[in-house]
Amino acid sequence: MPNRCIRPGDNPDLTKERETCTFDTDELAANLYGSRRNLERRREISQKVSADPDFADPIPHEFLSREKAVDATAKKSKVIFQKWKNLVKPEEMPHLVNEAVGIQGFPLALHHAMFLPSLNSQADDDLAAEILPRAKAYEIIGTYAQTEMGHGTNLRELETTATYDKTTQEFVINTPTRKAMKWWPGNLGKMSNYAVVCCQLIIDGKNLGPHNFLVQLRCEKTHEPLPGITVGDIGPKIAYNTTDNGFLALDNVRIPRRQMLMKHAKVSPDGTYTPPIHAKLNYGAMVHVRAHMIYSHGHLLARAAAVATRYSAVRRQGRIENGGPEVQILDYQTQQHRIFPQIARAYAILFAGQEVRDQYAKTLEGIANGQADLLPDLHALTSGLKSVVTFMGGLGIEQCRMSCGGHGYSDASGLPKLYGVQIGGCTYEGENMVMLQQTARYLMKGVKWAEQGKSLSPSIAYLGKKSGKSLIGLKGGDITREHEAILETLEHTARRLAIDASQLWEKRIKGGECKERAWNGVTVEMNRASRVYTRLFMARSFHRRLLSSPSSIRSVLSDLFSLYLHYECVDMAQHLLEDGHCNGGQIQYLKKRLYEDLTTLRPNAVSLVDSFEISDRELNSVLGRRDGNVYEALFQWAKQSELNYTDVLPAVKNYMMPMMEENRSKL
Ligand SMILES: CCCCCCCC/C=C\CCCCCCCCCCCCCCCC(=O)SCCNC(=O)CCNC(=O)[C@H](O)C(C)(C)COP(=O)(O)OP(=O)(O)OC[C@H]1O[C@@H](n2cnc3c(N)ncnc32)[C@H](O)[C@@H]1OP(=O)(O)O
Ligand SMILES: Cc1cc2nc3c(=O)[nH]c(=O)nc-3n(C[C@H](O)[C@H](O)[C@H](O)COP(=O)(O)OP(=O)(O)OC[C@H]3O[C@@H](n4cnc5c(N)ncnc54)[C@H](O)[C@@H]3O)c2cc1C
Repeated sequence: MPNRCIRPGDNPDLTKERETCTFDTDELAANLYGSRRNLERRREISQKVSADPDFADPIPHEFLSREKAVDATAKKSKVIFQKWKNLVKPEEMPHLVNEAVGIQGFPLALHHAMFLPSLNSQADDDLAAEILPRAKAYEIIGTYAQTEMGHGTNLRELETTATYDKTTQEFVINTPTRKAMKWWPGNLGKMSNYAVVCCQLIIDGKNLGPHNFLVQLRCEKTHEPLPGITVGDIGPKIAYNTTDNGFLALDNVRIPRRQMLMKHAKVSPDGTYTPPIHAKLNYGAMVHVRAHMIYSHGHLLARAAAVATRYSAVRRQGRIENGGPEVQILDYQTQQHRIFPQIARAYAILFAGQEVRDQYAKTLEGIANGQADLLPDLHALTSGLKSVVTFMGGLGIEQCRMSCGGHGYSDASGLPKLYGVQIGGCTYEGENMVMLQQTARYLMKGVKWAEQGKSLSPSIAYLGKKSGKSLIGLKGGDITREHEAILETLEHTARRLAIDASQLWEKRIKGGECKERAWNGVTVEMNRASRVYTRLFMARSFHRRLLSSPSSIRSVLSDLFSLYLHYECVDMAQHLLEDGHCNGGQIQYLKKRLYEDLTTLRPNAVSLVDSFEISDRELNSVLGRRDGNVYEALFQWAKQSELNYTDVLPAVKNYMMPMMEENRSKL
């Protein structure tokens, strides 16, 4: 079957891998990206970016100081948002950005990810008409400033205030304490001249909770901070170092009333407050990012899996049989067990990410028509997915990194940077432990609705079903029936964990604790239930994709799905066994099937990651390059280290040489 990646001059081990492919890699890639046309556009953009001298990197970013890297990123961003702006559709923009500037952020990241979405969904018509065209034309750059030094999770306790002054019809925005400074917002430090700032709304001394306000931070001509505004960069981080995450203090800064984002909640000139149709519509920008980050985090894991798989196919180390040749490290079962589940999980996350983006679009449509009834389901799902996917992705990337041995520790592999970017997602958009509890709240309601026989939305419909006996291992050789048996077992487990958590909670309440304290006593179990609910959704979403896939890729997707299910079940064996739904023999059966899956997938491993269709430039990894010629490339990469600009470093000349000389003269 065709693997379209084969080219003359490639590493022969990689070519051999590609020759054993049993499916058409382009078919799978087209399915992943939605259509042949989308795949072609993806390639076109990659090629054009590579050919554009404005995007050329004289030195890899890894060797640049932070300031120089920020400079290079800003320069490229200007090219994207001026020269390229009309050459790509909005949905192609993330790919263009990833190709051209990479994954560590750029000056307009928050402008796109949060500033525009908050204005779009929360500004009233007047404000939107005034500001949106300017923001969309990049006449101004904005960000989303919510988190403070002292509070990120608990939004109700944010300290920044917006106090309404009826006499002037203005809000007075103020940072009352040091820890009330906004701290962390991306692109706040140096790039943005506007921000949507989240403040406690105060009218006539009454606190009406967090609301969003448009605030100008810097002069549009000089870019100097405006009077009353203290703003800057918070310093280097694990990753995202081309992003200027910032701090901001506002000293009684006055803004006109109409700069409150008033599509949903409103304040009239006389100070009358009208609440929104759903209390949390002000949190919409967060839901937007959570709904989109699932897919982008799936892509990060896909990259790591591509690097580890390709490198493991070209790296030879050790022998499996005495006297045999040195083997490709991909032939070790432990290596396969480390890497192949990451390939399967990356596909699973990408599929789930696409489904949740569609669900988000439907929910937005409803809200635009005055209906917020889809929001609770979306909020529960995005909170769960955000948490599970970022954690799973972080672990997966780290497995991929370690599977590359010493070279995985080098920035040349691209893996440390991927890990740093991915792991940030566990914290931003709501710390994972906290967001899982949001999902659990919804599950607890679902358990009650199911008891009362009420109708349940699709993502929690399983709560209303009855469990039978687990049929894992009892369905003969029919793979379709085996998939169904496993999905039913996962449904049972998700249901059982939610009901158990609900009962534990009730028991503590009956024992005399208030609801909230009782909740804190069962949150580990609550979060467990949320994770399994989410993992069930991911498995179902993968299954839906398998069932709707064309016959040309059905077989390889089915193999991948089998591995996915077997791996997830073995990973969650404790939950399957705990109530006796499965027995030890069934877990042994799942493990046996998993080891068989590793062997089945082995010939297609390289081709499966080729179908992620990530260009060399985007992958930015010496180890993961498509042609597999890693050793020469490693040397060429290392030669660019600034420590190699001279043979004798000043540090050696000034300190080490005199020290050695002094020590020698003492003898
Ligand atoms: C860099 C690449 C991008 C490329 C872009 C290129 C061009 C772009 C083109 C398109 C762009 C598409 C976007 C791409 C994005 C992907 C990549 C992202 C890049 C990185 C960006 C990084 C951004 C990071 C930003 C931030 O971190 S912003 C700050 C986030 N902060 C938080 O998340 C705080 C978490 N805390 C909370 O949310 C709340 O405090 C809480 C925990 C929910 C509790 O709130 P509260 O106390 O008020 O409520 P509760 O009492 O707990 O609940 C009451 C009921 O309300 C329900 N609820 C709560 N929240 C919501 C909600 N959001 N929606 C709906 N309902 C909600 C809750 O369930 C309760 O319901 P009940 O029925 O049980 O009562
Ligand atoms: C890379 C990055 C980019 C960011 N970008 C932005 C941005 O653009 N705009 C913005 O406004 N913010 C941004 N943030 C801030 C981010 O949203 C917050 O850091 C995040 O919401 C967590 O809040 P916190 O830092 O206050 O953590 P804390 O809430 O202090 O969490 C610390 C610990 O306490 C635990 N904890 C807290 N509350 C509970 C609870 N109720 N139950 C159980 N455990 C709890 C947490 O789980 C965690 O382990 C960014 C952060 C990062 C790392």
